[in-house]
Amino acid sequence: MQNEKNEVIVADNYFTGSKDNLKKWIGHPRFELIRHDVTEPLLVEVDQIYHLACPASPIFYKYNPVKTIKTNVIGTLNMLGLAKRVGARILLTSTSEVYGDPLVHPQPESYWGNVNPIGVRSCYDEGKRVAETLMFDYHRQHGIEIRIARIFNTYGPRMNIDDGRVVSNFIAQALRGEALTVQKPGTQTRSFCYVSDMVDGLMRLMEGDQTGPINIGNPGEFTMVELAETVKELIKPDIEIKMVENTPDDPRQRKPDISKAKEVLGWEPKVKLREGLPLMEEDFRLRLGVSKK
Ligand SMILES: O=C(O)[C@H]1O[C@H](OP(=O)(O)OP(=O)(O)OC[C@H]2O[C@@H](n3ccc(=O)[nH]c3=O)[C@H](O)[C@@H]2O)[C@H](O)[C@@H](O)[C@@H]1O
Repeated sequence: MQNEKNEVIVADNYFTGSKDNLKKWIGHPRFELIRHDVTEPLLVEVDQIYHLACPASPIFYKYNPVKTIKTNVIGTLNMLGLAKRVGARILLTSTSEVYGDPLVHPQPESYWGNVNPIGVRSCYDEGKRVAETLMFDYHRQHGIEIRIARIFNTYGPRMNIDDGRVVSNFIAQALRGEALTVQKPGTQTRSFCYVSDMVDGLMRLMEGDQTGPINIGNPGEFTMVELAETVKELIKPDIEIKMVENTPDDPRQRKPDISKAKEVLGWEPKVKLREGLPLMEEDFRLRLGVSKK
């Protein structure tokens, strides 16, 4: 936005987002912020829609599953209706969760997944799956220009400190001097993508000519015990690591196959976990008021 002549309208219901993250832009002549819930129709004139709405932390979506599935179904229908009315291109941020507890590893886009349709995570994973279906139905039936990104676990500065996802939990716990809570068995894996890499991938997808779905994530794969050990070593070597109970349907492994993103978007992540964690630590220190000794 800084270098181009684009105007940006952000619509947020603040269910999980915060105005603080937009402070820098509020008052800018080409920026507009609207308090709006996408489960209601939105009447604006735009050329591109980044449909990012939905609680993404398991803690938040399990807290309000009905709101979550409404956002994925009604919210996506509303955004597609908007795209159809004004002829805009629309990008959906889908998720690695569409692969469920994957039986194929790493996961290519061609894998259809192993998902529980009636579990506690279903509002999110089945919700995003139906959102993908709606995107393709509008594309085939109405010729809407669609883009679908499947995002793999993303982290970075300005995340909600109490978001509940693993990277923010471990960093906040280390800074507060609390034990790092590794959910059992601790051998489950995730692949963590730094936020600036993610934004670069999403913008390339929007500007390119591929509908997707395309995996956008960092293939560097870690067990949760390895992640805890890394945070401990980088932030507080004397902190305790505590094993705690897990929640149902936690995927045992997850790693993106990013061959398609490399080939069609010319994209691959640049920031390694050990480089990204300190950048997030710095931001969390400021917000928690914990200085580095
Ligand atoms: O980004 C993704 O690909 C998707 O994954 C997330 O789900 P999940 O990977 O389970 O996110 P976390 O809550 O961060 O959990 C990751 C792993 O860390 C573990 N964990 C979590 C929190 C904690 O304090 N300790 C801990 O060991 C969990 O058991 C899980 O195995 C969310 O569903 C979505 O944000 C997202 O679409």
